[in-house]
Amino acid sequence: MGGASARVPAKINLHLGVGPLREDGYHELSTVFCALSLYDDVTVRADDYLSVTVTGDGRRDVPADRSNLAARAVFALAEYAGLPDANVAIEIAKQIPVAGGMAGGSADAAGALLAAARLWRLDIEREALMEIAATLGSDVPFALLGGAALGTNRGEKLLPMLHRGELHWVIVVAKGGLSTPAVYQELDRLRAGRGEAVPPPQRPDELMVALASGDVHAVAPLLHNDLQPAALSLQPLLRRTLRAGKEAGALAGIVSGSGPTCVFLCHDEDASIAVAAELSGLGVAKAVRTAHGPVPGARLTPMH
Ligand SMILES: C[C@](O)(CO)[C@H](O)COP(=O)(O)OP(=O)(O)OC[C@H]1O[C@@H](n2ccc(N)nc2=O)[C@H](O)[C@@H]1O
Ligand SMILES: Nc1ncnc2c1ncn2[C@@H]1O[C@H](COP(=O)(O)OP(=O)(O)OP(=O)(O)O)[C@@H](O)[C@H]1O
Repeated sequence: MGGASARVPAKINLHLGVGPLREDGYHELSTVFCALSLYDDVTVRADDYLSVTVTGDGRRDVPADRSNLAARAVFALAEYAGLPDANVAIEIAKQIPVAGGMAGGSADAAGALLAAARLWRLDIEREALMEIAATLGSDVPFALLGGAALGTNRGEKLLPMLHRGELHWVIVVAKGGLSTPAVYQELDRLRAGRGEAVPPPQRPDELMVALASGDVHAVAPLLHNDLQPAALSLQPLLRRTLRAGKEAGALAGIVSGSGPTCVFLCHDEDASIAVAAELSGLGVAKAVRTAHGPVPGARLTPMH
C-alpha cells in the first residue's frame, strides 16, 4: 500500500505581542514567526483503520489516538475532500519538544495535511490547505509556510517577511511542559492585577527592518515576548535558565511562545555550539540543542 512523508520545522516567535482577551476566547496577536531547523517527520500510509505511532523525544506525552493533532488534520482533510473515511496509519518521529512552545503538535498537523494530500492524490490549492490548517490551530498555517512571517489576528493570518542570512540559536528544553491556554490565562490574570487597559498589539517594524538587514546584533535586542512574564510566573526556575544563557555568551534569550522552552540567539554557529556546551553542563534543562533559522516550512520528503 502507498504512503507519503513530510518534514516540518519547529517555530519560535521573535516577537509576540498579545492584545486583550477577545470574546471568542482568543487574543489578538502581532507576532513574528521564525521556522527553526528542528523537525518532526510525519508519514501516512493507507490502512484498514486509523492508527497513530509516535517515536522520539517526549513520545509518552503525545496522544496516540484520534485526539492527536495529526489525526485531526487527516479527518479534516478527508472531510474537505469528501472521502468516505480517513483510514491511515500515521507515524510521527518527534524532535520538536512536546508542550514546549515550539508548535510541535501544529507541525505534526501540517505534516499530516501535506502527506495525506499526496497519499490521496488530492488536487488541493495551497490556499484551501492553509484554511484547513487554520481550523486545526493558530500555529498550523505557519508550520506549512515556514521562513519568517508576520502573524496577525489569532496568529493564523500570515504575511511572509523579508529576511537575510541565517540566525543561530540554542534551544533549552525545560524539564516540564506548559499548557498554552494556561499561559494566556496567566497573562490575563497578571494584567487584571495591574488594572490597566490592554492596548492592541503593535506591528514590530524595527525588528522587521533588522531581519531584512540580516544583522544579528540588530535583531538580538529586539526579541520580545508578551507571554514571557506569564510563563515565568508559572515556572519561576526559567529565570535561572535565561540568566545562564546570557552568562554563557548568548546575545539575547527569550521564552519561546507559551514556553517553557527558552531560545538564545548567538553571534554565529560556533558561538551557539559553545553556549550549548556550557548550558548542557549546568543541568538546568532536559535537553539543549542548536538550530538555525529561518528555514522553509513543511515539505514532502522521500518515505522513511
Ligand atoms: C503561543 C503561540 O504558540 C504563539 O505563536 C500561539 O498563540 C498558540 O497557538 P496554538 O497552540 O496553535 O493555539 P490554538 O490551538 O489556536 O489555541 C489554544 C488556546 O490558546 C489560547 N490562544 C491561542 C491563540 C491566540 N491568539 N490567543 C489565545 O488566547 C486560547 O486559550 C486557545 O483556546
Ligand atoms: N502531534 C502532537 N504532538 C505533540 N502534542 C500533541 C500532538 N497532538 C496533540 N498533542 C497535545 O497537545 C499538547 C501541546 O503540545 P505541543 O507540543 O503542540 O505544544 P506547544 O509546542 O506548546 O504548542 P504551541 O507552541 O503551538 O502553543 C500536548 O500536551 C499533547 O497532549
